Amino acid sequence: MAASRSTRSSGGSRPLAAASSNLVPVGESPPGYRAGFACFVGRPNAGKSTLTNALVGSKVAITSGRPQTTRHAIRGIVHRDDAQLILVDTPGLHRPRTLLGQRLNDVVRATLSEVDLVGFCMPADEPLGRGDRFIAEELARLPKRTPIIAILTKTDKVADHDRVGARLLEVAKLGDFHDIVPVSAVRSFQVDVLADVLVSHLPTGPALYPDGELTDEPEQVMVAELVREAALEGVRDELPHSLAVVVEEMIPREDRPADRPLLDVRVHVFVERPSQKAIVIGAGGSRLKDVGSRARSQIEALLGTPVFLDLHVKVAKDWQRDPRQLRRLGF
Ligand SMILES: Nc1nc2c(ncn2[C@@H]2O[C@H](COP(=O)(O)OP(=O)(O)OP(=O)(O)O)[C@@H](O)[C@H]2O)c(=O)[nH]1
Repeated sequence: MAASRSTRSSGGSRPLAAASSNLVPVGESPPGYRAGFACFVGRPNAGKSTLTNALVGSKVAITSGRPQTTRHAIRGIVHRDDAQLILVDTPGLHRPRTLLGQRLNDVVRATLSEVDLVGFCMPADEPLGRGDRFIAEELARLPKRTPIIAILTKTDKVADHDRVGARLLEVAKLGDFHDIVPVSAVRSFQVDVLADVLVSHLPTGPALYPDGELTDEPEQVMVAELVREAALEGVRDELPHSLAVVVEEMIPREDRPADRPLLDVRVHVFVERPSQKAIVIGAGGSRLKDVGSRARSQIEALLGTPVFLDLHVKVAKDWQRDPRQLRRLGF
């Protein structure tokens, strides 16, 4: 498993090179090598991002105690001697209530139709519900050749083994799964077993990414996600759905000595109502300052360069229901 992020230039507003330009020449991998794409689905908060991070061994997808925080298909790549497993993290698939909800579901369906296998995550500590059945119905419509692995997440939250067993039986009845694997990403319980199972369903073929590459997500998207994660910490329940973050530009500051570079990162945080703007900014700007400093240290860690983070909070009225605004915000 790769331990460190590959070195990247952080200059300019250019996103990372597209994955296809990094492809390893065909034929360099050992015989029997497997490589392919897997996608985790599951209702909000099922533990998909945490599991992605546990498998990849580095923080590539944001995680949050609040549902519906993963808006982009973030890839984490598991490098093994025998395989390369490329994980695509998606938003939660759920019954849509807004235009944004419909768009997010479309993103998930498009992803599902392209991957080599699907991992269906269900938390062990919560009963199966309508959300899970909705997803199971969606998965049943996939082409038959796409293997579906049921993953019972967060087993550490259930002390009683019999309850885990009962939940596994319930899961088995929910669909036609190739395997069912209980895991705890937090305790690293069975994460390797799950990796083996997922890899066993990948097609044989050469590596698709260079060794050490952990994600091909454009830097700007990851920066936006880090700001979003910081802005969501400790806020009221309705805010997560109303927050969108857009990185306007990332430009190296001119006239800096070579040994003291500074990257100017300009970010817009969009909310739906003036009252939400007040929440994000906080009394006298105190909250926004906190959000900025937390996000900045994460961004500096990600990019490996000092950053000046310029955060602006803007109201985009009812953006979740407005097709024009949705397009502008990248949905
Ligand atoms: N105890 C325990 N908590 C977990 C585990 N996996 C995830 N969690 C917690 O569950 C919450 C949700 O986890 P995420 O990984 O963000 O869930 P998600 O499915 O990606 O969520 P969305 O982005 O809303 O779709 C977070 O508070 C995690 O810390 C686990 O194995 N054990």
